[in-house]
Amino acid sequence: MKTERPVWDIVKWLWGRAQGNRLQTSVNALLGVAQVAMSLLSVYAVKRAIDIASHAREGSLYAAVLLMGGIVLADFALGIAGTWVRNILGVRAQNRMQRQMLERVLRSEWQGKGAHHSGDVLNRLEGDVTAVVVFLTETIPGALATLLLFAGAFCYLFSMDSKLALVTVIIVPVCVILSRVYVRKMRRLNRDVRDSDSGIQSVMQEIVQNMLVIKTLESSGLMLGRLSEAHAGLRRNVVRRTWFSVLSNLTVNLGFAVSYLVAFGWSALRLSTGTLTFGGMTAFLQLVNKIQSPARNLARLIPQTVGVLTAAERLMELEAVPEETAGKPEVLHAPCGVEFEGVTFRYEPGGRDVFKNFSHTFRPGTSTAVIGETGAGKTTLVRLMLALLRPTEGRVAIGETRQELTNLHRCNFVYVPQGNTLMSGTVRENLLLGKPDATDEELREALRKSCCEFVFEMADGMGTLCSEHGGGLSEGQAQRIAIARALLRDRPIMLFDEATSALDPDTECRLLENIRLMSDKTLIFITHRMAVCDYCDDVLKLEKHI
Ligand SMILES: Nc1ncnc2c1ncn2[C@@H]1O[C@H](COP(=O)(O)OP(=O)(O)OP(=O)(O)O)[C@@H](O)[C@H]1O
Repeated sequence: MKTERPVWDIVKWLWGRAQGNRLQTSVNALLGVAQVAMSLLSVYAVKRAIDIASHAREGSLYAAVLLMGGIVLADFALGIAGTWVRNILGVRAQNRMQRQMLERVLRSEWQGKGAHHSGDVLNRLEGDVTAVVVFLTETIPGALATLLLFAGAFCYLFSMDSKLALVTVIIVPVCVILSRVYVRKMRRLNRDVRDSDSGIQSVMQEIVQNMLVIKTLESSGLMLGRLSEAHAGLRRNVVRRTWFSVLSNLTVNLGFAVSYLVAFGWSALRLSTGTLTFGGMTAFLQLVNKIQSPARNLARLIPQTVGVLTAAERLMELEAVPEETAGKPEVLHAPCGVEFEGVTFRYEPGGRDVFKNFSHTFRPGTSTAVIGETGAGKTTLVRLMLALLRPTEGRVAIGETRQELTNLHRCNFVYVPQGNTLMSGTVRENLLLGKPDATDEELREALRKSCCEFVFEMADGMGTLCSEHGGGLSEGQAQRIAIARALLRDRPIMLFDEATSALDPDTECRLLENIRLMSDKTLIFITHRMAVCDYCDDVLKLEKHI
């Protein structure tokens, strides 16, 4: 079971987030205060109009009615302004926070198998961000206005009958004491509901992303079964939370009913002893209502607040992943080598050593084929070079001065990973990811070097649209466009991880020849293909450590 963070830590975090949303929070608070003022003003305006009509005071009845009309219009205007603020400023605040959170996720250190599921991350970036933004920008300012109304009505009643006023709010301290127990239990129930919701999104995302595999394995039923299990989990958690919520609402409502009955009995007693008029009793009961309705609204805030504690806690967990070193990327000039000096690496403490006192120099301007049986550590080697992982012992150095390699040196690498890495959009848009200001001539040159002449034969050329993961292109075509994108990036060290695996031998040879012509680049090919080894200056064979 996850340990809960102290509420105070979460409140501090929320306070930090509130700073970025000050504009919307203040405008909402001002609108709320104006609405409270308008509602009190309307009471005054109605009383004044009745007094004038019944000749209890002097004045123009037309002017009094006009004032009432003005207040109604102002109330409408405030309502419309509130809707605008909620929608326009609200969407801005939400976009800003979502972007900040996503930026933070992108700055996080690579987590490997310990990472949150991508469906869970998306669920947090959508649901939890919305909950936090709505709470900070709408619920809190709304609560301030409610509190104001509550305080105003209480003071009014207190000035008329202090004992009755106190009896009316006797439920408040009881609520505060009970709320501690409530908050603890509700936080746990809320957490379960939100986590099962994330679980559902993770299963659905995996199904949608792997539709082809699921169809071919004929495992739709199995995957839908997993979804049903996740749904059943959510349903169970929602039922438990609803029971608890119904019971606690019942307790609070009972409390309010009892305190209303006490107020009624008290004023009836005073009426019978002649210390209160019939009109006075009516006024008392109206005021009690005026105190109780904002108090009820404030009580309703508690579950919302608990919900936001859960949402904030889940976002804090995303931020708890350590950040990569921030700073200016350290650009080095070609040719540039990489040196492994006595590197030992294991993924988990006490786990198997993937590398044990490993030393090797990838000399500047040379090409190396890295081979080795499956599981020997080829991809791990790439991750160490890209500073996604840090050696457990030893160091990886880069460049002439042999500086210790950090994520700030990542800008010196071009990495072509395994598999299809194209994004939805046109071929041109995909290529421009490698060099956003590339001219059409540069794009064509990169396509030629990576044997992508087929693009020029397509009806729309570089404007050809492909869907997610380069859908609409063959695997080999997508691989070559990914290489063209890497060539455009033009960095001193190029890492190709099985990047030519889907090419026929002729195309592979032509492409390797073209890449080899870039003489100042340090080329590293992770491969299982002997053809690639023949093109390289060095071959590094990795051995598996048992
Ligand atoms: N994120 C991870 N967490 C824990 N262990 C991992 C992780 N990634 C890989 N490993 C382990 O590290 C070892 C080396 O894996 P790696 O992916 O580097 O091998 P590889 O040589 O690239 O294999 P292949 O040729 O099959 O791609 C394997 O035993 C693997 O199980």
